Amino acid sequence: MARADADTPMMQQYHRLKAEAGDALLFYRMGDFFELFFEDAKIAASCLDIALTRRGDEVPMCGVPCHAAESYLARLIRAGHRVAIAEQTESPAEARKARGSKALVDRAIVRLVTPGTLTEDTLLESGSANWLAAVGRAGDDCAIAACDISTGRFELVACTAQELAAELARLGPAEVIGGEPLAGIDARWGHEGFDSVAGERALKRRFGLADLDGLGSPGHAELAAAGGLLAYLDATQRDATAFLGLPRRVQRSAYMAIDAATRVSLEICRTAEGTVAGSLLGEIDRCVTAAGRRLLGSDLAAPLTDRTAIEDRLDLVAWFHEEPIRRDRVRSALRSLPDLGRALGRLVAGRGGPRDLASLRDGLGGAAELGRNLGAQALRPRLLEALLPALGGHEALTDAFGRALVASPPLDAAKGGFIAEGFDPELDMLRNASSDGRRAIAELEGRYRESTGVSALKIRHNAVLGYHVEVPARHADKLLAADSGFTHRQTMAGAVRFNSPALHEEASRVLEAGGYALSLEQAHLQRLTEAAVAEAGPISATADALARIDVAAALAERAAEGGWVRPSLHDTPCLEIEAGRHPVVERALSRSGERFVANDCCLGPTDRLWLITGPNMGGKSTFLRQVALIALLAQAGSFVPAARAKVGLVDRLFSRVGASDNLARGRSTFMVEMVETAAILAQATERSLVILDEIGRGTSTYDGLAIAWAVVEAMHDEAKARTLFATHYHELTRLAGRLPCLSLHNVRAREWKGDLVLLHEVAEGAADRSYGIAVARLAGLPPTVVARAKSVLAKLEAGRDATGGIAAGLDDLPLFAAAKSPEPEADLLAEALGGIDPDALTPREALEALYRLKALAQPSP
Ligand SMILES: Nc1ncnc2c1ncn2[C@@H]1O[C@H](COP(=O)(O)OP(=O)(O)OP(=O)(O)O)[C@@H](O)[C@H]1O
Repeated sequence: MARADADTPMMQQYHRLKAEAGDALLFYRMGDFFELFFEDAKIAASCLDIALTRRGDEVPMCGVPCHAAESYLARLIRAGHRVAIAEQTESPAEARKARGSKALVDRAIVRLVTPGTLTEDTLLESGSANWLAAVGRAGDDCAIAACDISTGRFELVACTAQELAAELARLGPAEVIGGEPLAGIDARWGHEGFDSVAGERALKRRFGLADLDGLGSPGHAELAAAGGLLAYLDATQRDATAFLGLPRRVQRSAYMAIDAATRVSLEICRTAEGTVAGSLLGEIDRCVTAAGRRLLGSDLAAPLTDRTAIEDRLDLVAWFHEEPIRRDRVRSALRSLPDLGRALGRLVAGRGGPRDLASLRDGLGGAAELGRNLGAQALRPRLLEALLPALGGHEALTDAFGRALVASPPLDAAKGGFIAEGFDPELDMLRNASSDGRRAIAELEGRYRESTGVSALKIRHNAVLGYHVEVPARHADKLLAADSGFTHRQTMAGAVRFNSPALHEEASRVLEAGGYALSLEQAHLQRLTEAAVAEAGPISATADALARIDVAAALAERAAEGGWVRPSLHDTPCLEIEAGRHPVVERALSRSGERFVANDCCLGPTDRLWLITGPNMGGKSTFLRQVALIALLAQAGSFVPAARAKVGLVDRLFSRVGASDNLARGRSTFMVEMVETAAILAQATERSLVILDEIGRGTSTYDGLAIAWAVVEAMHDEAKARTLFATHYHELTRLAGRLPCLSLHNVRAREWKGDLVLLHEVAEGAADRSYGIAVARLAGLPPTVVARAKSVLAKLEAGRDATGGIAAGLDDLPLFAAAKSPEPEADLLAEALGGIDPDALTPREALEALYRLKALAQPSP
């Protein structure tokens, strides 16, 4: 800090505010700029690519203009920063009046902008929810309280510490906060308010409840999480109120459990690179509204497990599927509707404007009309019937907004002009007075031109002088004459400016009437906003209903486009798919004019583990993933890319890809793969679906084969989940003889005139060989290397045949269950004895050692 500057009142004020902002960057308002100092300035300058200057000699600083602050904020937030906004809370004139001529303007932090607490359209992605998640704990119980204040959604989820990561992965939050650190969870720890008593109090206060029975009596961990969340919202929003609907308690068993690794591996809502394009969501999304897109994302992230609820969704999709005209009409009606939820979020947070009110007017009006049209249709499915009431019921509000607002109001309320003519007679009068005044001023200009003979005379307006007469400098003399009736105000390079009593009078009329009109408009804005906020609950129900209809119609559209079918759902653990396809791979192939080969899958209680072999690039991974995605789509309530699909409801979905597939992304190691495989073995049930792709290949051949072998046995005998296991270890096919519910399958390939032809067909039986070298040749490995590899392979195969191969002896291995003898326990007594050096012991130590040894020798109870 510049020494001279260090103790100036301004710097003292800055440091006080910075201390309050903590690790958030402080935007310090100075006139028309937000300035940043010290480290904040360095971080912001490099992140925003703006000039870093110095205040005095030493203090680094940079600044952004206030009018463009949002776009800079967006970049800082996206880069993972939080920003505290310190505004001037009084004008310089007010400061001078209150505390003397040298008084410093008061400033206060009015908002902490963080990734999880955004409401502005420019800062949010329209098609994704923006969750803030708070992780709470009470003893061994954990919970997440999550909200999206841009639309008012609020959820409480109780879970164990082990389940936290998967639950967070479902939400994909923009920001995670917590009190005490929890291992394995990436969050910003150390926040206040994570305590169940405070949480209960905060919830009651926030929603005006006497007790929490109506919320389903949340547990201590949920209350602690909610307490932390509400405290954080207060701290970040300051005087504004974040939009929160009543919290919904999420029953985790109502959703298919999908852990974080599975989400990454199946690229459900984002690709591994983090983009929506190329993910399942990106591929199937045909929604026409942003709210629909957000809901489809959350549907795919959390497929249901309740058959009735899924069938309800499917009925609605089918209703739109069977009538393309009905579907088109609804979609084009939805397309023109504004984003109700987010407009409401801004209004509740006090950051709304006239355009948000117009969004409610148009959105609610459109919803009511859609409701009337849908209500007139025959044979309405149950889900639609349940949604219809939510579409209407806002007549009073839409009527009031319709009368009050002009057709397309400005974004910013500051200049007025958003209240319609005829809504308020007083406002109309003031506006007339103001426009009469402006007309009078225009007439005055004509008269002055005539009386002075200066045809270039103009009456202008600016912020400093207000209305004034301006003439070119060469004509100024006439107006400067003592009896001209004009008073000199300002001399410019080429012009001179004057005032006159008549102009002053008219200008005051304009200003006064304009000022009154503006404050009247502001009062109307406030009243209308309050009316909207009072209806926040029902309005967001309307927004949700519209989103659900959009999702169903969009899924019907996607199904019609791709010839998808309605899946039939069952409670038995089966999975029968006829001519299944992978929607993303199919799309990628069609772009290059290639055809996707559809494949069948048939898993059931007596044939529940498919071991799939075949050449590299043969389509094993694609097949595995398409089966998982079809189950996921079905339970999310969508039709599926197949000719027929019978899906036994899946409680948990696991997908793991062998280490080396992921190494390129720098994410996975063999160790991670093993930890994850262990997690599957511990959690999979008979109702789960497990996809294992080349597990065990990230280590030496022998170790890898041994691990893969043991994992297949464990899946078959212990977990008993429906499992697809792709592998290059052909030796594993020997398991078919001894594991009754395992069957062998392969992706077919042929060598034709020395070239490898990949057929991408899944057939019964094991692959005859690997074709690794043929694939290498296809990939363009130099012919000399290919030839050398062939001769090495011939030698290896000859050796293998002579010894019985690397799997020699495995046939004699006892079955998995029999092999499960516990590992011999380490001989603790011998170890302890070995650690004793008798010559180095004092008599007392020797006695103590003897007691220790005796205790070790006791058989454990
Ligand atoms: N059913 C299919 N129809 C047409 N092309 C397919 C099919 N399945 C896969 N492919 C094509 O083959 C490529 C490789 O598929 P995939 O990654 O599934 O093979 P793999 O057998 O898992 O290979 P590796 O063993 O090397 O991991 C895909 O990118 C796609 O272009």
